Amino acid sequence: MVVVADYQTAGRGCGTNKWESERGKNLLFSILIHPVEVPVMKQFHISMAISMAIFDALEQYIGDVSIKWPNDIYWRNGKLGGILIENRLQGGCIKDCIIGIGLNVNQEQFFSDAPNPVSLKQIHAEDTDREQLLRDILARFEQYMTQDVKARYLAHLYRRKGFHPYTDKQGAFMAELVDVEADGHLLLRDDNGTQRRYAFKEVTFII
Ligand SMILES: O=C(O)CCCC[C@@H]1SC[C@@H]2NC(=O)N[C@@H]21
Repeated sequence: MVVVADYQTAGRGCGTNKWESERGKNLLFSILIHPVEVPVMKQFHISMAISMAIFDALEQYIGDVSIKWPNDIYWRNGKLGGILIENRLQGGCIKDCIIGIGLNVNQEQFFSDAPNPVSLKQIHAEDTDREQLLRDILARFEQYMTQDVKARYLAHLYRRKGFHPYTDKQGAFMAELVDVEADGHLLLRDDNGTQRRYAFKEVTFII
């Protein structure tokens, strides 16, 4: 099931964040799936599949798109979209999974305190057909759910190559991206050669 909203009065982002979206301008949708075939320990597959579906769909319009671990869609250093995934587990399976997606499509100005929003319209100066984009993402998502998508996902990660600044509870450091594990942990290698492993929210990209 897919639920699409033209406007949200209480759009939610990750954690306690709100999701800003001007009426009738963007893509706001949630997909309900019952991925009982995806083992809980490999649940990040769902995130990789939807991220790659969005990546491919956007790349038809613009270049320089990347996926910022774990759930953001970036254009250069700006946030073009966000993904919020909520799972309900039962008996070692993912019984229900709601994937909420917000993509900045035709909005030209942003007013919230989000640090770095950007829209397709701001990038390529044209309005994009939101229905077409949605259809495209859904078709690709269905395909990616049945494929091993990890190599592609890694190849298109934001900051895939080189050392970049991050911060964790111990402070700021420079690191390079090593891998993303099946359950979603991020592996970084710092400039001392030490490998660091993070769950969601345990590390922040300094941008
Ligand atoms: O913080 C993020 O990056 C995730 C944003 C997710 C926004 C989408 S819009 C559709 C669905 N409904 C919501 O309230 N949030 C998600």
